[in-house]
Amino acid sequence: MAHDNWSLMALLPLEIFDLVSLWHTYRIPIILTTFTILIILRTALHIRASREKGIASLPPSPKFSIERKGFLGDTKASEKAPRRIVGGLKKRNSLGENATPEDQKVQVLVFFSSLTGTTEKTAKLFTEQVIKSQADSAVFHEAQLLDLSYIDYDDYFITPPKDKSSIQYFYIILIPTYNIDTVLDNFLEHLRETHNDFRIDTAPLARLLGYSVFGFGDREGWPTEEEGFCSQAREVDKWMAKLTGRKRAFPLGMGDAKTDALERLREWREGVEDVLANIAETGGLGEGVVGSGDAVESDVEDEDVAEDGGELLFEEQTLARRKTKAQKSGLNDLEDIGGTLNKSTSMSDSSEPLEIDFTTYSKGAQPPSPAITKEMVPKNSPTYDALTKQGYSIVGSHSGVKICRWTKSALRGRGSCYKYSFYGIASHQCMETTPSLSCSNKCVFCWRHGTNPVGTTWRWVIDPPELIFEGVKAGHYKKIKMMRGVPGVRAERFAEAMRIRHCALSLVGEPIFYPHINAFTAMLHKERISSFLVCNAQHPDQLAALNPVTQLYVSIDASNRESLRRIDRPLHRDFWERFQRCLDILRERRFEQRTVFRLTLVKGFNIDDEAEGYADLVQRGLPAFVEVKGVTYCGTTSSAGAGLTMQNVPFYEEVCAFVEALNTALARRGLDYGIAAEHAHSCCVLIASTRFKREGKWHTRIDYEKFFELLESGEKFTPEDYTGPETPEWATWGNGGFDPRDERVHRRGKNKVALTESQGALMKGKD
Ligand SMILES: Cc1cc2nc3c(=O)[nH]c(=O)nc-3n(C[C@H](O)[C@H](O)[C@H](O)COP(=O)(O)O)c2cc1C
Ligand code: SF4
Repeated sequence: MAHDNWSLMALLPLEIFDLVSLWHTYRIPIILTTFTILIILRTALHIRASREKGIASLPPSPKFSIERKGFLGDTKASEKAPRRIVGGLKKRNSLGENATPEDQKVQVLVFFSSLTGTTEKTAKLFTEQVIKSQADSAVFHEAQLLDLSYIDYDDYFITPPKDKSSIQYFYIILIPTYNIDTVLDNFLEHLRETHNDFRIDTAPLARLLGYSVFGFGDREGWPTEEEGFCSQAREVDKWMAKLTGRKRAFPLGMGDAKTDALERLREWREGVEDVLANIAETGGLGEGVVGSGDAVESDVEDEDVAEDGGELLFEEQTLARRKTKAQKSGLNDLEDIGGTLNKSTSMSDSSEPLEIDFTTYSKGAQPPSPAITKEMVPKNSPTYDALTKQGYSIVGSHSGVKICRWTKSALRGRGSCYKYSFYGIASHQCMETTPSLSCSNKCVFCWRHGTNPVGTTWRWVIDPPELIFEGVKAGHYKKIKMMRGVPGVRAERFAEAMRIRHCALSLVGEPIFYPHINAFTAMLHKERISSFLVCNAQHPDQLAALNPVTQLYVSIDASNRESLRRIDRPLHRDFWERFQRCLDILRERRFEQRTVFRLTLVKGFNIDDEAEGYADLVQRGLPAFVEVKGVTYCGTTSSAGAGLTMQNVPFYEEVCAFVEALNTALARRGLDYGIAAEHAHSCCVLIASTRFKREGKWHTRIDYEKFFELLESGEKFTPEDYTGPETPEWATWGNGGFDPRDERVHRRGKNKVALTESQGALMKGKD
């Protein structure tokens, strides 16, 4: 065979022979080089072709070609990849991870449905107004109006439109409700199916910037939500929350087409426009809405939130249940920290100012000097961390603000706290704050100790009242804004909540511990914010020096010395004397302002056989009102350490029985009191002096405007002068006290009457 090859080569011309031998020598490098050149050529041609294709699809406008620069890569990727519908709950900047608002544009789409034309007409006007308001912004494309009867739902409600651009969409949905078969049923069915379709992500619309829904209904035919008012708008809102991964940018609005729809729509539009302006400015929805900011809102007492068909509200529940590291590691009381600091400083620096026991400075004396430099709650302290994790906003170095569960409940149309039933305070317009996070008791039922500072003396930096006032308002409004995306928040209540009308100085701590408390309450009153101040009956001098507030409370946690020591665990050795002096002061001042005894009942501690003792205290202090409330249980290690369990939480029936016994004991002493009102929902009953009974009817409510007028007049006045209208029938004793206009929500699996907030969520609550 080898011989045959050689004879064949001998027949070939010389050049060919050279070539063949060259090939044999260099064939491997030649093959490799050719192959590499071919690959480079092919890649270059491919890139060129796809670039030409991309440019051909752009509109001619040079402006547009700049705006759409970023999406070319996306197009390629999406063309190559198999079609996949994605969503998810990833947090990202709403205008894209790396994009600035200038790179991308926002398209507002206004969807509507209308059978008899009302919604259509209104939607047209609405869209024009939105267009007008965005005319000067470079961020927005002109808003478009789309009729749900004519669009293909698949184009908009499986994923946001795919027009190969970098446009970000914001959906506005305006719809009526019909309890007969209409196109709206198809729409709702589509939303439901999309969410439940196992082939599609449960939140395929998560790429939307946000959405908001407004419903038109008819209160004449469907007076309440339970009876179907705007039921389909509520359904759409709920499904959109699921499909977008909770991107409700503004609360659901609702209006009665025959009466207030236009007014409600105007308010709602203003809110939505604010959100859109925020998007233009920051590229995001702001805090509180998933997809943008965080709603860091923790609240151990807030347990009623995981409702709405399983739609979670905040991460707060998780946060709340997570015990803070500080708590776990047995955080020191500030008293102890202060003690340690003082010991060390007294050894090292004799120029350190001495502690001032402000609680004993005499009337008219100057408050302690602000030269003391320690902060009560420094930013880097475990106390600060613990309090902020519990949902407090710390203002300055010793004040706090927090929104309570009732404020959240009222925003969602689910009822205000008992102060609405008794005194007419709307919880969504109430700010709960304290200018002193420090307290001089360690009450067994205080749900905050272990995290809040305690002390008998003020030895910290004193923040000016202006700083506290502005800070707590800002903190409160910020927390309210964070509720914007929460299911069920009512647009009109949200709008109302942006005006604080009441201040409960009753959070953790002792408000009159703050040396400038009078200046602080004066600021509240100047802005026509009424004030309820709760103190712990341990600071008689401060109580005597306190200027009138709208309603002045003292906590009466026990009826005798031993019981008070066991429950309040006061730091003052002369606690009982201080307590009694406070009652005397309240008696003296009972014709200057409304005075209240707050009794918190703890089973096994201060109920049994104590009605007579409490009656004696009432006889001594002669308060205008006695509020009796069952303790609420927080389940913290500290309350457990104090020997408290759920067994210490009285049933509402037990609270009622106690109130009746106390009422009888008061009558036996010839005192003119009676059981006026109740709020079974928060396990609270009100005994009132007959000074507040007129023509046989209780008048426990307050005329707030009159209170401010009287205060501004500079004249002397009495509580009777600002007594408000009659207590509503539903709030009076025997009628439960739940506002019939609100929706009553019971927690799953809980008994309606016996299990009140006191047992479900729970806390002591100065409130
Ligand atoms: C047959 C019928 C059923 C209705 N059902 C409800 C209802 O269940 N709940 C509600 O709040 N309004 C209901 N309405 C009131 C309409 O939602 C309201 O009039 C709305 O403004 C109509 O809008 P449109 O003119 O755009 O169709 C109903 C009206 C009609 C005529
Ligand atoms: S009074 Fe207290 S419980 Fe009621 S809304 Fe205000 S802070 Fe909340």
